[in-house]
Amino acid sequence: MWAPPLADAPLRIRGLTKWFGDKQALDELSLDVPAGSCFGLVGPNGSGKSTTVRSIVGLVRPDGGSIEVCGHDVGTDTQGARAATGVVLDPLQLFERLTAREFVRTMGDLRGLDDEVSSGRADQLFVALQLIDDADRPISGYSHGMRKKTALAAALLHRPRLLLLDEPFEGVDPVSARTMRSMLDRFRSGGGTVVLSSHVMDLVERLCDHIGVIHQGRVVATGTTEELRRGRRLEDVFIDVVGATDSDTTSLDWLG
Ligand SMILES: Nc1ncnc2c1ncn2[C@@H]1O[C@H](COP(=O)(O)OP(=O)(O)OP(=O)(O)O)[C@@H](O)[C@H]1O
Repeated sequence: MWAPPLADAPLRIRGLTKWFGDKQALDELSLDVPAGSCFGLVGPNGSGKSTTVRSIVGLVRPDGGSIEVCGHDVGTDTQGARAATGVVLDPLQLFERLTAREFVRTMGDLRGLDDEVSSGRADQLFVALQLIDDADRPISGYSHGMRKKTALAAALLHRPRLLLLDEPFEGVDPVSARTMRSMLDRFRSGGGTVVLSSHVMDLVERLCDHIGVIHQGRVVATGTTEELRRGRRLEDVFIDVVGATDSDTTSLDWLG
């Protein structure tokens, strides 16, 4: 689907194509994410969401197309694009033997942050995320939600302009989820943009002001949440857009 260029899009994707062997994961995918938005990326299993996110952060090398992050081409100005981006992947990629404090500071080092700035911000993030009491224990002993919070702290430390979150609230308790939402609001009020991929339609509907629906490696619908919903539930819009029908489960009568 052709997407008109936006004047100030912190994320601009054009004609992104990716094959894994004979499986096409992305099929000329184009997308513009408006500045300051919370953009929900939704789509059925295997539709290409993770491949898109991984292409944006340089973990997947696309076969064609282009990605610009805050004006930096991911293919030719990888460092510039990386500096502007923070990411929480699913599954998470953490160093299990490090403590959260060591991990987040290591990420700060890799981002070229001054030690003092890095440790001051890390402490503030740990306090806000209610992780401070466990920040000196190895990550290998953390619960899933604690790992998510550690990954979020590492993603925010260098104050990126674009934050990519794959299933950010999965496994996170309601109190921490509320804190995370208020952190995202604060991040956006400072000019940051969030792209959030999730299967939880109620959450996307509540948090995101813009949505892109990916199906079979293409963006099949995009717009503001209100434009797409037009008074309906996002879940119903999603099912319509991807043309899903309920699977026949009658052959599973042995389950009953
Ligand atoms: N490393 C890989 N090797 C082979 N095929 C892959 C690889 N990564 C993704 N794919 C395939 O590419 C397609 C898109 O996968 P992707 O993980 O991007 O989907 P997704 O929308 O994130 O799915 P989900 O919602 O289930 O996480 C799928 O058919 C998947 O099997």
